[in-house]
Amino acid sequence: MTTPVRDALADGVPPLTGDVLAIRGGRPLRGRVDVKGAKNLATKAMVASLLGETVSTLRDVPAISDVAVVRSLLEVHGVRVSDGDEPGALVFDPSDVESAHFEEIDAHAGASRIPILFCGPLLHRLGQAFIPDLGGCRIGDRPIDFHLDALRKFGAIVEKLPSGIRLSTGGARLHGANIHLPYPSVGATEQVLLTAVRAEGTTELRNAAIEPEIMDLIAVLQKMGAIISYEPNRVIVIEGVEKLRGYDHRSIFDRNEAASWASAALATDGEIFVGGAKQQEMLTFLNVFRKAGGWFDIQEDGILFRRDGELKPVVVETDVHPGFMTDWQQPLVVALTQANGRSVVHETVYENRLGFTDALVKMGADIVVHPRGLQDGPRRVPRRDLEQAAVITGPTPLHAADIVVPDLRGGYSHVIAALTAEGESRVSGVDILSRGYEKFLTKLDAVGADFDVIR
Ligand SMILES: CC(=O)N[C@H]1[C@@H](OP(=O)(O)OP(=O)(O)OC[C@H]2O[C@@H](n3ccc(=O)[nH]c3=O)[C@H](O)[C@@H]2O)O[C@H](CO)[C@@H](O)[C@@H]1O
Ligand SMILES: C=C(OP(=O)(O)O)C(=O)O
Repeated sequence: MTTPVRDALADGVPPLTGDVLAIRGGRPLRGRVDVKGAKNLATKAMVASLLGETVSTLRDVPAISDVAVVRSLLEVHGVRVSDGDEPGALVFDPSDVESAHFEEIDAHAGASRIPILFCGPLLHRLGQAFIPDLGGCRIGDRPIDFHLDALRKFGAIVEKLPSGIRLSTGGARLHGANIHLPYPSVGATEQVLLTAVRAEGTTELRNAAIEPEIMDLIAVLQKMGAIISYEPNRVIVIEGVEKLRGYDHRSIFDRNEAASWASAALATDGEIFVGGAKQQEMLTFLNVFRKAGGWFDIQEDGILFRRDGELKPVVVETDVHPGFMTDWQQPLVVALTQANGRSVVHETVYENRLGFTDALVKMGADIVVHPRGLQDGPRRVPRRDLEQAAVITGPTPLHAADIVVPDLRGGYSHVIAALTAEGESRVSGVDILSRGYEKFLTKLDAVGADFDVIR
């Protein structure tokens, strides 16, 4: 059954499991979309509320499924979650955490990556934690060894179960630690922050990730009473305190969503104003966007994106902040299929994040993936063992195809490819997009995309 778009969009209905988008492409996307709080901050700030003795308020929380998963996990642990005093605000009351029963936790297995960040807060509050198997995008192995090594250094006892992990403090308070991460992992840095703030003594974290979302989490924790200093060369020092209070915080905007819509404007030769996007957190993206033939205008309340003539090839290396973020590359690759010449995207963060290009090739793109990366040429980022490279030769007209969404950003890029292609494509598995794109169908409609939802 084909549901008329307007009906399907009432209240920004997210795509449901089994929904297929019938997309008629070949026309520019034009209009305005607004981005709210970042998926990669909001979910972590929600976990931080567990550390406080009093109520926390988080503002600009995006209505995405990862937020729903974390909300449900907090509720399982006894946190009362309610609407705040403005749209998009959520209030977290952790006063009943100690008396909660969390037998239903297994039901949350495989839903998101955030459960691993419950370890420190739960160990501080309850002396024990059970963490179900993690979900998130399947873009490589995604081990959690840095997390578990760090937790052991704080004094936690870690037991791996056939599914999930059990942790305990063995009755003692967790203590500060000296931790050097083998790689500046975002999640492991957050793990250390969320654990060290209430550990006894000082923690020194070296080779920390310094993404803007991590800085925003540090701001949240400081509001709660934590003492955290950020020093040169990726060093973060945390002086543990006994108690923390709740916070009132407005989330940093979602720069990954903003970059996705910017690439959509580039790929379809359209013009999209992204309300809520800010320049500082997107400097690296904006440089690449401009080099690829994009034009942007930074305004008070957002950024306007469009093409500036012919698209040009670029060489991009994904990296940790302040490098070009890995979550930005997939939508950009779609635009690069329309650039005049040969682009190279080196994926250095994950070992399997170019699988989405298979569908683009099916649609007519000329993309060759080198699973072990390219050896030649001077590189800004040192090669990692897990590097892959995609060589994209354009411009190639894209044609319609039936495609299945593999993951969050790969899925977004498939939708954009279908909107760039001539003819009607069928894109299935689009419910994954609800993990990170709020009101996705409503926004597609707002920029003039021609599609139907088949439910
Ligand atoms: C919810 C969230 O915030 N997700 C973001 C977070 O993911 P996430 O926090 O999972 O990403 P990490 O920065 O931890 O991962 C980076 C690399 O480190 C490796 N690694 C990580 C932990 C570990 O214990 N062992 C290990 O080997 C990973 O396999 C990967 O190759 O940062 C990524 C990198 O900016 C983004 O793509 C994700 O959107
Ligand atoms: C990889 C991503 O998310 P997660 O870490 O939640 O899977 C992403 O947002 O692109």
